[in-house]
Amino acid sequence: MGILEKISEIEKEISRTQKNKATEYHLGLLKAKLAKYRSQLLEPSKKAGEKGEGFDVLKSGDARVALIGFPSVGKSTLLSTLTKTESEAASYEFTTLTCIPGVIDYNGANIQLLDLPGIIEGAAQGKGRGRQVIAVARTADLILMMLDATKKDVHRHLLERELESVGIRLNKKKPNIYFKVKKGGGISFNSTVPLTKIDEKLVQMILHEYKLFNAEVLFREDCTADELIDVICANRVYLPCLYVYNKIDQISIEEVDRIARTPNSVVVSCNMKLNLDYLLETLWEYLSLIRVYTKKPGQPPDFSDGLILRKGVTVEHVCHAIHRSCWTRYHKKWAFFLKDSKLPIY
Ligand SMILES: Nc1nc2c(ncn2[C@@H]2O[C@H](COP(=O)(O)OP(=O)(O)OP(=O)(O)O)[C@@H](O)[C@H]2O)c(=O)[nH]1
Ligand SMILES: [K+]
Ligand SMILES: [Mg+2]
Repeated sequence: MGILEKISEIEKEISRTQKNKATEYHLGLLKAKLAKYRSQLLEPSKKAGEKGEGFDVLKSGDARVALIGFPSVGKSTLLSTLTKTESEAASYEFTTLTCIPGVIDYNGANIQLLDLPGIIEGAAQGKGRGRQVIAVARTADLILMMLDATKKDVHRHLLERELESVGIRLNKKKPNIYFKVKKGGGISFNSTVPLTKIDEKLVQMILHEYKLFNAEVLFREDCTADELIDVICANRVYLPCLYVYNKIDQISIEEVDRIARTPNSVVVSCNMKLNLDYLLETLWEYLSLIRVYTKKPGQPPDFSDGLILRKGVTVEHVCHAIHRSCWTRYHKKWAFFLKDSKLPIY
């Protein structure tokens, strides 16, 4: 039996199995098996042509944003609107076939925006250029999931499932589980909080499924079996995702209002250039970028130039950024502060 068949067998069994206390272990085990086969399926194949030309775009600028969406939702139109790069837009599907980078210049930051081919159901299994697109998505700091506001939300759910199935977790934080494989000593299992969704026996079963017999596991929050599997698999990425509903020029005001109120969503019209300023503002916020200004002792801060950094930066990050970009332009004795908070970072 091929891996795809095995996966579909397990999926069928999971959907057949009623979810209750008695089936908890059985389901946990099935999920672990499923995750294992899925990662086997996605292991880079050695076959030529799999990598795909036109996708090896170098990371540049302060952050990378990937445009993910079904064909013809307006991804290329957005790239051509927000950046100086032109990406062909047309009414037929799969107009874009490669990764096309553009640069958004915002708040003094250079944000790399990547236009990508449309993806459809089955992308993770390699339909269209799905695999290459997903590989690029994994390298992004933010996913812009573009959706056609005139269509129902099925597209959104399909894409979420595609990304989920390849280990991309959207708008979720990494489960707080300490996990370490050991050479011996069996499995040591502990938790700092009461666990309501998993117990020691299920943890053991899942670890055994991965042929792990010596490991240290410490739950620091009330996680599920799926979250434990994510931690074991280690290849998961946790990315912020902003849902961009395009073509609002085609729907009623009431509908625009309803969509705009859903979490993590921005409504726009690329063709009519509606709400694009707000999109940029939100994008900046989701990337957690801040501008840090430099200041010499006894002198006012220099607002003409700044460093672009992530929120939560430490002095080390700042030194690193300076070192990379403009060490020589600064004195060794400098002071930093954030314009917004007026707080010194050190
Ligand atoms: N009504 C309307 N049409 C739009 C808007 N933005 C883009 N379009 C149209 O949607 C069609 C598809 O646009 P593209 O930018 O090629 O879409 P894409 O997502 O890049 O498509 P693929 O590269 O094929 O995946 C074009 O005919 C655009 O003119 C919009 O805001 N409103
Ligand atoms: K198109
Ligand atoms: Mg396109």
